[in-house]
Amino acid sequence: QDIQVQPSPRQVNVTGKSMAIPVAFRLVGEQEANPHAITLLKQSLGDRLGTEGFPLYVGEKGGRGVRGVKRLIPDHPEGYYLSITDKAIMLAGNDERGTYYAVRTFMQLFHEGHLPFVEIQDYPDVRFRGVVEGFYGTPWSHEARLRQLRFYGENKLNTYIYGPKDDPYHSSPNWRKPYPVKEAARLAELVKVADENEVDFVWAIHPGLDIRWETSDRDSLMAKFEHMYDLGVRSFAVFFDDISGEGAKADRQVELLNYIDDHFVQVKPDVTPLIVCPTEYNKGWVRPESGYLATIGEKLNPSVEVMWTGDRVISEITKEGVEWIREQIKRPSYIWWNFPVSDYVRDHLLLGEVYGNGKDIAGSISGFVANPMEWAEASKLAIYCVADYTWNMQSYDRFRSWHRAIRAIMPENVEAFTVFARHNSDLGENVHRFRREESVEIQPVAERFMKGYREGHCDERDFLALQDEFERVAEAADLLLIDRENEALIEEITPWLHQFKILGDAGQEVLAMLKAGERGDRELFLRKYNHVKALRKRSYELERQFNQNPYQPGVKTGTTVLQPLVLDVFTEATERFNRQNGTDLPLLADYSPCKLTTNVPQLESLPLQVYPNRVHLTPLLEVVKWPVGGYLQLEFDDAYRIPGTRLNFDVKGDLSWGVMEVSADGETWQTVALTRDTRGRLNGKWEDAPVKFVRFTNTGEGEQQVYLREFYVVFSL
Ligand SMILES: CC(=O)N[C@H]1c2[nH]c(C(=O)Nc3ccccc3)c[n+]2[C@H](CO)[C@@H](O)[C@@H]1O
Repeated sequence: QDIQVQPSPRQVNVTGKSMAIPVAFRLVGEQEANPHAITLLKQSLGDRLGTEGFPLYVGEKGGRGVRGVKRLIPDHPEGYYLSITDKAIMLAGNDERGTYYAVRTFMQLFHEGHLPFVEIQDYPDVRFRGVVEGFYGTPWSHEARLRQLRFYGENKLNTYIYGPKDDPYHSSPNWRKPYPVKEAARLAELVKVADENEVDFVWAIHPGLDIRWETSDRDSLMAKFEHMYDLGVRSFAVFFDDISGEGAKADRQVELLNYIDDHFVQVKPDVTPLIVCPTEYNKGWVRPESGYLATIGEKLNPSVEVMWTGDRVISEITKEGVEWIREQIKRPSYIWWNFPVSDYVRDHLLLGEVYGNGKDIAGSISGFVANPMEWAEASKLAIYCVADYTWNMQSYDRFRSWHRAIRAIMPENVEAFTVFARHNSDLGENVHRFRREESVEIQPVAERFMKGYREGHCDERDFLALQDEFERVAEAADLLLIDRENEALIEEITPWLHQFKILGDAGQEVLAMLKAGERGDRELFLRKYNHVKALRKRSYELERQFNQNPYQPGVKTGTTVLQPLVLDVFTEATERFNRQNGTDLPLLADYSPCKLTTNVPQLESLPLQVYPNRVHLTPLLEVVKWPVGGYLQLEFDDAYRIPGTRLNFDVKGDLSWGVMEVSADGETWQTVALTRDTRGRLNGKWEDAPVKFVRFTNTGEGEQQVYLREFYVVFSL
C-alpha cells in the first residue's frame, strides 16, 4: 500500500495489509501525553475515542502508555514511533512535540475507511523549520497568520518568526514602544494558536536603523521583550539586517545580544535560544577587513543562533556555503532562505517548485526558515515543499512535493492550479539576478515551433500542442476564478488570474491569426489581429489597475515563455501579412499609453520602455546632435499627473539651452522647472492639472551634442 505522509517520514515499514477503521478506540495515556496531541486526536476521532474499543496508546518516552516501545522511539528531538497492528495502535514521542507529530502522521493514514498495518520511525533533519515573515511590503493580516500557524502544525513546521519590515513596532520608529492594546491582543492570540499547533512563535525586533548604544536603548529593548513575554512570547530574535552606520557595529551588536542572552533568555525558565540576523548576512557582503563575522564567531554567546541567507541575499543554499559560514561564526547557521519572497519583484507570483538547495546541508545548519511573499495563501505552495525538504532532505523530490502541495492547497482544482502555477514561477529580470524555471514542459515546443515558423514552415504537431496549452491556460483561469474552496487564495491571485485569462485568449488568437495568414484569409486575419491588440490593451489596463506599489506595480504572468511567444507569433505573422498585402500594420501587439514624436533624426526610431507607471527612452551610446528647435515629445493616451521626470544628457555645463514643457492639448504649453541632483541629472515634476504631452526642446542658439543616458517620465492617473 502506498503510504503518503507529509512530510515524508524517514522509515516506513508496511507490516501487512490493513484493517477497517475501528468503530471505537480506547485511549491509553491521555493524562500524561502532550495535551495538544490529545486535543488533536479528539478533534479527528471525535466520539469514536473513549474508554472502550480498539487500544490506542499515546505518550512520550517514559510514559506508562508507551513504555513497551521505548527502545523503538528515535532518540532525536521531535522524533516519534508509530505502529498500527491488528492488536493496537502506538503513538510514542521522544518528546512532547514528537507525540504531536505522531498524531499528525496517524491522521494522514486513514484511507477509504481503512488503516494500514505499518510501523514508522521518524524524526526531522533540521532542528528549527518554518517561516520568517520578514519581507518588505504589506504585512500579513491577522487571519492570514492564524491560517499559516494551523498550516505549519499540519506540516510539522515548528517555527514562525514574526518580523515584517513594515510593522513600525517591530522596526523603527516604534520598536521601543509596547504594542497598542488591539495589536497586543492579536499577537497574544497568535502565540496561543502557535502553541496549540506546536509552533514556536518567535517575535523579532529590528532596532538597528536608529539604535543608540546607550543603556537607555538597551533597557528599552529589554522592556519590549518583557512586554512580549507578558503576551506569551517565549522565543525572541534581533534583526540587524539592512542597516548601516552606528547600528551595524559588530562589537556593539554582540555586547547587546550577550546582555539579552545573559539577563533575559538564560534567566527565564522557558525561553528558547535567542536568534540574530547579522548585518553581514550573506557571503557576498562579507568584508574580511571589517572583522564583523570574526567578532560574531568569537564573542557572541555560543547559544545564540545566527541567521544566514547564503552566498548572496537571494541564493540557493549549498553545502560548501554552509560549511564556510559555520567556520566563520563557530556554530551551525540558521538559514533565512529568501524564497518565495517577492518584495523585489512584486508584479510576479512565485508558485514554482522548491529546488536548488543542497540535500547534504542538514549537518551544518540549525534552522531553515523561508521568507514568503506578501501573499500568504499563495506562499503555502513553497512552504509546504520547504516542510518536506527540511524534515527529510534525502528523500525530498521537488516535483513530487510540488504536486502534493498543489493537491493539499487546491484539492478541487488540482489540474487548473497546476497549469496556473506552472506558468507563474519565474521572477523575470531582477536586481538580485535570481531566476526560477517556468513553463518547463512547453518551452521546448514553443522554441522549436517559433524557429520553424521563422524558417517558413509551421509544424502542425507543435502548433496543436501550443494551441492546447493556451486553451488550458484560459480554462484554468476561469475555473480558478469561480473556485470557492480556498477563497482567501483566489482573492490574492485574482489579478493574476484575469491576466492569465487574457494570456490564454491572446495565445489562441495569435495562432488563429497565423493560420488565417497562411490561408490568405485577409478578413479573418484582420479580425484576429484587432482582437489581439484589444486583449493587449486590456492586459495593459489591468496592469495599471491592480497591485499598484511604488516598486514593481502591475500584474505579470507567463513572462518567460508564453508572453514572449504571443508577441513573437504576432510580429512574425503581421510582417508576413504586410509583405503579402502591401499593408503597414504595426508589428507590436503590446499596447502603449504613449507615443514618441521628434524632429531629431537620431531619436526618430527610439524604442520606448513602457511600465505601468513609467515610460523610459532607451539610452543611446552614440553622441546625439540636437539642432536648435529640435524636440522630443511624448503624447499620452489620456491626461495624467506627472509626478516625476528625469533626464541625464551627461553634459557638464548647464542645460539652459533646453526646456521641459507639458501641455493638456498640444497647443498651450507650461514650463517644468528642472533641478540638477548630485549626479548631474535633471529632475522635474508637474503637480498641476493632468496633461497629455511632455516635451523637451532645444531653445538655445546652436546645435548641442549630448549623450542620452536617461530620459523617463513617471505618470499616474
Ligand atoms: C535578511 C534579509 O534578506 N533582509 C531583507 C532583504 N534585504 C535585501 C537587500 O537586498 N538588502 C539590501 C541590498 C542592498 C543594499 C542594502 C540592503 C533583500 N531582502 C529580502 C528580499 O527582498 C527582504 O525580504 C528582507 O527583509
